[in-house]
Amino acid sequence: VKDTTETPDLKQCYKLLKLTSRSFAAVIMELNPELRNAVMLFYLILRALDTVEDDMSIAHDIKVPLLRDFHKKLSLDDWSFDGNSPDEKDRAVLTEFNSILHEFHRLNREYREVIIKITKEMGNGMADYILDEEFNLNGVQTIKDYDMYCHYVAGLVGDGLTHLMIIARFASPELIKRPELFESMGLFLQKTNIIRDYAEDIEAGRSFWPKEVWSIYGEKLTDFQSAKNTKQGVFCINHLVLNALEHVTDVLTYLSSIQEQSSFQFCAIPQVMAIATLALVFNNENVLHTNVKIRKGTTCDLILKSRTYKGCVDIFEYYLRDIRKRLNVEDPNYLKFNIHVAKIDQFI
Ligand SMILES: COc1cccc([C@H]2O[C@H](CC(=O)N[C@@H](CC(=O)O)C(=O)O)C(=O)N(CC(C)(C)C)c3ccc(Cl)cc32)c1OC
Repeated sequence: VKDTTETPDLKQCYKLLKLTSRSFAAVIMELNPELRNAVMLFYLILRALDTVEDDMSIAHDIKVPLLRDFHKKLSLDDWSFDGNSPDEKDRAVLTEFNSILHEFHRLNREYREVIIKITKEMGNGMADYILDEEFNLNGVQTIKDYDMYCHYVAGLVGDGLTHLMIIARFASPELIKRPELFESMGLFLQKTNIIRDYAEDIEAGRSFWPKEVWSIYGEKLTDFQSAKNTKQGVFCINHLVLNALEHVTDVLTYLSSIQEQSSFQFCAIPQVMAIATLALVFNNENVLHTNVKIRKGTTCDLILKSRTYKGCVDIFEYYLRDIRKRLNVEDPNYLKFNIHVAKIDQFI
C-alpha cells in the first residue's frame, strides 16, 4: 500500500513549492497523488539547479563542476548549499535541500531515474553555456542556437515530465516516439517568456533574442529602447512571435495525448497562458520598455476554459484570429504570418 503519510520533510517541500511559485504551485497541488510528489520534487530540483546557475557569487571553478555533478547530489542522503542568491525564496530551496532529498528517495525508482537523467543533461548544458565565451559575449546568434538554448532550459523539462506521466500511465506511450512534441511544449513557453522579458533582460545586461532575427531590424539589440526605433522593435517582436507560433500544432497534438484530467490541466494551463501572452506582446511597443502581463481576470477565464481539449483549441483559435486581425500590412512579416496562421487554422 502506498505510504501517504505527510512526513515533516514533505510538508517542508510543499512550503518551498508555495514559496517559489504561488500560481504554478497551486496547479501542481491539483495533480493526481500518483504524480504529485514526483512533479513537485522535479520542480524544486530544477529550481535548485537554476538558483546555482543564477548565483553570481559562485566562482566558475566551483559552479561548473557543481552543475555538472548536481545529479549526483540526488543519490546522497544529506546535502545542502549556502548560496548568496539575491532572492530569499530561491536560497531556501538550496539550504533546505535535505527535505527534498529525503522525499526524493521515497519516490518510485522509475520516477527517480527520469529526474536524475534530466538533471544531469540540464546541469551539463548549463555548465557548457557558462564556459561558452562567445555566448557570454554576443548572446544567442542563429535561430538554431536559440532553439538549442531553449532545449536545455525548457525542452528537457518537457522531456522529463512526459516520461513521468507515461510511467504513471497518464499519457500515451506513443509520445515517446514524438520527441518534437514535448520539445515544443518547452520551447513554446520559453520563447514566450524570452519575448516578454526583453526589457527586464536588457536591464540585467542580457537578452536571449537571436541575432539572426533582431539584426534584420536594428544595429544593436538595445536600439529598440529608443523612440526612433520603436517601429523596427515592434516588427522584431512580431517576427519572434511568428517563430514561437511554429510550435502551436505540436502543442495541441501533445495535449490531445494526455489521458488523465489533472495531468491535462497541469500541461494545458501554462500553454494557454503563453498563447494569451503572445497575443498581448504582438504589435505591443510596451514590451520594449516594461514587463507586460496578462490580466488576472483573463488568467481565471483561461484556467476554467482550458479544462477540456476543445476549450484549449478554442482559446488558441481565438488568440490566433486576434493576432491575424492586428497584422500590420507594412510589417515585413505580413505574408509569412498569414500563410502560417492559415496553416494552423487548417490543423485546428
Ligand atoms: C510537458 O511540459 C510541461 C508541462 C506542464 C508545465 C510545464 C512548465 O510550466 C511552467 C509554468 C510556470 O512555471 N509558470 C509561471 C509563470 C512564469 O514563469 O511566467 C508561474 O505560473 O509562476 C514553466 O514555465 N516551467 C518553466 C520552463 C518553461 C522553463 C520549463 C516549468 C518548470 C518546471 C516544471 Cl516541472 C514545469 C514547467 C512544462 O514544461 C515544459
